[in-house]
Amino acid sequence: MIANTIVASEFDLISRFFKRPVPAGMLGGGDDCALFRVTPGLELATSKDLLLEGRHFFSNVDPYTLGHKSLAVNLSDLAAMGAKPVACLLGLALPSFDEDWIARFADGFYALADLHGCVLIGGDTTRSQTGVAISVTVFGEVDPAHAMRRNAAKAGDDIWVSGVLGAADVAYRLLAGSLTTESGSGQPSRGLFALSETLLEQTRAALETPVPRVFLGRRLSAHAHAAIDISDGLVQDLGHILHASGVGARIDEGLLPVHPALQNLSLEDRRRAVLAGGDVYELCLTASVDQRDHFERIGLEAGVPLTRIGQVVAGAGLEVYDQAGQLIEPLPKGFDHFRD
Ligand SMILES: Nc1ncnc2c1ncn2[C@@H]1O[C@H](COP(=O)(O)OP(=O)(O)OP(=O)(O)O)[C@@H](O)[C@H]1O
Ligand SMILES: Cc1ncc(C[n+]2csc(CCOP(=O)(O)O)c2C)c(N)n1
Ligand SMILES: [Mg+2]
Repeated sequence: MIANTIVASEFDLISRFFKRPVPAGMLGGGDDCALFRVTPGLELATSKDLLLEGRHFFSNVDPYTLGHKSLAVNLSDLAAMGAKPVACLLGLALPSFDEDWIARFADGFYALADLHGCVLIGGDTTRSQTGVAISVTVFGEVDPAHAMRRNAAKAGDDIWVSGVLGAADVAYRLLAGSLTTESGSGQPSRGLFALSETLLEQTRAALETPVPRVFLGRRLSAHAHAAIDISDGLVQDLGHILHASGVGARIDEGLLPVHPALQNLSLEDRRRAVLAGGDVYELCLTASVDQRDHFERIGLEAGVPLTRIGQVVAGAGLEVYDQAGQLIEPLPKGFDHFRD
């Protein structure tokens, strides 16, 4: 919860923190609508994600990282479509007004927006009766021939994942107190606290400042069939591709790129974090086998590991095999707002 500091008005707040100049040719905040042009021949890609205090972030989160993450999770949706960010809208509901908090939030938001040329062109600001609520809408441009739709996976495709998996879930569970390293490497109990602290240090950035794979998504869009960003966990999000495409898949647990900090966790904790952990914002893509060289080259150019984790198959459903070749059953479930 943020501290109460008196400022002049809602309009003062907006003009002080959210009215940085916009490029020529765009109309930013200050009128009834913002205006911007879309490149002829390209399609507008748009997406919205909400972030709520207590549900998406802890009340004491660093506001700079919250500003970053509010935009990052939305840019990640553009990345998963292969779209180039153009502009965004920011909806903010704040229970009270803390100038330092808002200034840091705005700095985190604008830093990532500037990095991706995603211009903040407007939004809405209200007082909240409960916690902080943030709603970001992004607009991007994409060549319709290359937009990576969820329904485009084909039997025989490779399944690829960017980056490494599992860290955000571990950080969240450590902060929430639902993961202790007692289930980990069997260190003497005196060392347990220090072990958790180290694990949190190693995994926290993945939770609080995820890197949207915008460049990677744009570069891979000419080579991939389907893509999704992993917000609710690999099994669940890959499941959306499979369902939409009318296909099945098999993946090998041993091929999954696991965040190195997770090596001392129990198999159960690691498996849950990697297969079902949410808040990941890496891309899961499918592409035909003849695209492997392109994926490897683009991964190197982007400086992001791209790992082949399995194959799309005819039929339905996802099968995951462990290192011994045994089917993992039941699979851990991903994040669901009305279940978790
Ligand atoms: N309230 C709503 N009204 C209309 N469409 C919605 C609504 N909520 C979600 N959708 C649509 O349903 C689809 C799935 O939404 P979902 O939020 O699960 O996807 P996502 O944003 O990719 O995932 P995540 O929110 O976990 O990042 C999206 O196309 C989204 O636009
Ligand atoms: C305080 C707190 N509680 C829970 C979580 C975990 N979490 C929240 S939403 C989500 C999936 C993506 O959300 P959405 O589907 O709304 O885009 C996950 C994994 C968190 N990060 N912080
Ligand atoms: Mg969403």
